[in-house]
Amino acid sequence: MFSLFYGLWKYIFSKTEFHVLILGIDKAGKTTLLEKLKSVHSNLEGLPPDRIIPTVGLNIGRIEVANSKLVFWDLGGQPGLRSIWEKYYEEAHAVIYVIDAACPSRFEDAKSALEKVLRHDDLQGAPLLILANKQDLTDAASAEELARYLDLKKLDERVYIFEAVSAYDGMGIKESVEWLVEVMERSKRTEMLRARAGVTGPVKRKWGLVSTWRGLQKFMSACILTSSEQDDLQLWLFPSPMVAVLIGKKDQMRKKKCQVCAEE
Ligand SMILES: Nc1nc2c(ncn2[C@@H]2O[C@H](COP(=O)(O)OP(=O)(O)OP(=O)(O)O)[C@@H](O)[C@H]2O)c(=O)[nH]1
Ligand SMILES: [Mg+2]
Repeated sequence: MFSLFYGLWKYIFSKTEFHVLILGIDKAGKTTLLEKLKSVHSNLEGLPPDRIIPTVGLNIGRIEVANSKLVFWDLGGQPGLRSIWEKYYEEAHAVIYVIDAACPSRFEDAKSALEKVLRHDDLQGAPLLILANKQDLTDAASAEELARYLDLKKLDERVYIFEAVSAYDGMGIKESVEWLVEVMERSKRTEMLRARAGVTGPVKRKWGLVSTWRGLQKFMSACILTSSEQDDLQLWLFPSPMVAVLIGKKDQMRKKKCQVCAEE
């Protein structure tokens, strides 16, 4: 009995975890962005910009958005450190690519590093969020100007967006993350990573499966079978939000399960 309700509780309230890589050349503002992400999306105070030093290893940040857990991997962007990026590609659900929009002299470097990222097989189909960072500075290029400048050819098949943000004042960050969650939930890349991890079934979207009566009925019919094997319990579903729990026989439960299946 306990296991049944615990299973149901876990099913409804557990969150899908996504791994998001934060890439970009050095001084683009990746770590400052990560700290801002933490303060915008959780109660945690991120590190203030004046305490952030150039990244040599890896910074990890976790936030929760709606029904999802996001784990960010922020890597160092100095030329000698970029060869490490690819070690994280295989497990990533999506990529955030940060560009210092106020520094045109480094656009070419940012562009060629991004093209290299996009060519890599291990990142096939990963949604891409390109951030034109440092919008608090008056001479920063807009998202459209940056898109025109980068003129990326390898984006045809990929879900992507350019967004103008400021890791200092938080402009555009919430919207960017919401977009990311939305596309990761639907992406083929997520399906592929889930299949590889041996997880079956669709990604839960907010109340997804259980939001309709049919979804609830399907889920509970699966529960009946599981619990009947263990606890000798029976669950009957009625066409209302109420669920009645009765003690009964296993074979009746199987019959009920078959009726549910036969309707499909
Ligand atoms: N004005 C302004 N400065 C920013 C912003 N984001 C980052 N910076 C500054 O840009 C510099 C580099 O920021 P970092 O976050 O360390 O850059 P990074 O991309 O993590 O650099 P690496 O770790 O070396 O790859 C720092 O001086 C930050 O304070 C922003 O939105 N606006
Ligand atoms: Mg950094």
